[in-house]
Amino acid sequence: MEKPREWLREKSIAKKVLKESNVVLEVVDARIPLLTRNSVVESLAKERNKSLIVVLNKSDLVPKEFLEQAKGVIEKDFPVVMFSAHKNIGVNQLLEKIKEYAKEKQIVKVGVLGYPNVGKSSIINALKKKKVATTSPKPGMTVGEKLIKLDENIYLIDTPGIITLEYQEDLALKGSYIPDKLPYPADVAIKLIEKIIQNKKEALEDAYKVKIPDDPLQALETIGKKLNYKVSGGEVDYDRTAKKILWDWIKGHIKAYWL
Ligand SMILES: Nc1nc2c(ncn2[C@@H]2O[C@H](COP(=O)(O)OP(=O)(O)OP(=O)(O)O)[C@@H](O)[C@H]2O)c(=O)[nH]1
Repeated sequence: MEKPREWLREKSIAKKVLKESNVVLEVVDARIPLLTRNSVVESLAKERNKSLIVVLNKSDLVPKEFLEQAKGVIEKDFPVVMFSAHKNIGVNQLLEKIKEYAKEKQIVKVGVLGYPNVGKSSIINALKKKKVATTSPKPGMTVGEKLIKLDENIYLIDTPGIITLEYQEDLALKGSYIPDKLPYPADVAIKLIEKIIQNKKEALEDAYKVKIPDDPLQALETIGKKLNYKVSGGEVDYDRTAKKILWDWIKGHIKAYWL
C-alpha cells in the first residue's frame, strides 16, 4: 500500500529536532502507549545522548491502574510523566522535570515529538498555559516547525507528527491518519475492532449501545445496522460505518486501551 508521501520527510525532521533540542518529549497516547512509542525517535535520542521523557498523554481516557502498568513498562527505558492536556494533569510535574535539565544549561530547547494526533500541540498549550499551538482531531494538522518560549531559558519546538514511514493502515490504528483518506477503511476498522474485542469489548458495546459479536466483521455489520448506515438495496454501508468507528476512536469516544 502507498505510503503517505507528505510524511516521507519525517525521519529527517526527527533528526533535525533531536539535533536542535537538549530535552525530548516523546508524546504517546495513554490508550495505546506501546503502539505509539516510536523506536526511531528513541534510538536517535539514545545515540545522541539526549534526555528523553515519555509523556503518557490522554491519561484521562484510561483507568489509573492501567496507567501505572504502562508507566512501569516504559520506565525500564525512560522517565515517564502521566499527563492529560485536557484535564491539566501532570503539568507541574513535567515542568519540574524539564527544569531539572534547564539548571545545567543557559538555554534549553525542548523537542516535542510523537505520532500525529497524540496531543503534542495540546501539551504545548497546557505547558504554556495559553493557546499557542493549533490543535485538531484531524491527524497531521501541525505543519512546519514553531519555536515557543516557555520561560526565560526554556523553549519548546512544535513539530508535525513524527512517523516512521509506516503504512496508512498502521497509522490509522494509532489514530494518526485521516480515516476519510483510507482506500479501504473497512479493513482498518476490522483490525481495530479485533483489537478492541480482545482487550475491552464493552467499550464498543457502550459506544454503540448494542451487543457486539466476537467476530470482527460481524461486529462491523452489527454496528452499521445499529447506526442505520445502509447502501441502496438495504445492505450495510461498511465503508461509512468503518470511517465512523475510526473517527470515534480518534475522538476518544470508544473507551478501549491496551498494552
Ligand atoms: N481526551 C483527551 N484528548 C486529548 C488530549 N490531548 C489532546 N487531545 C485531543 O487529541 C487531538 C489531537 O491533539 P493535538 O494537540 O492537535 O495533537 P498533535 O499531536 O499536535 O497532532 P498533529 O498536529 O496531527 O501532529 C485533539 O482532538 C485534542 O483535543 C488529552 O489529554 N485528553
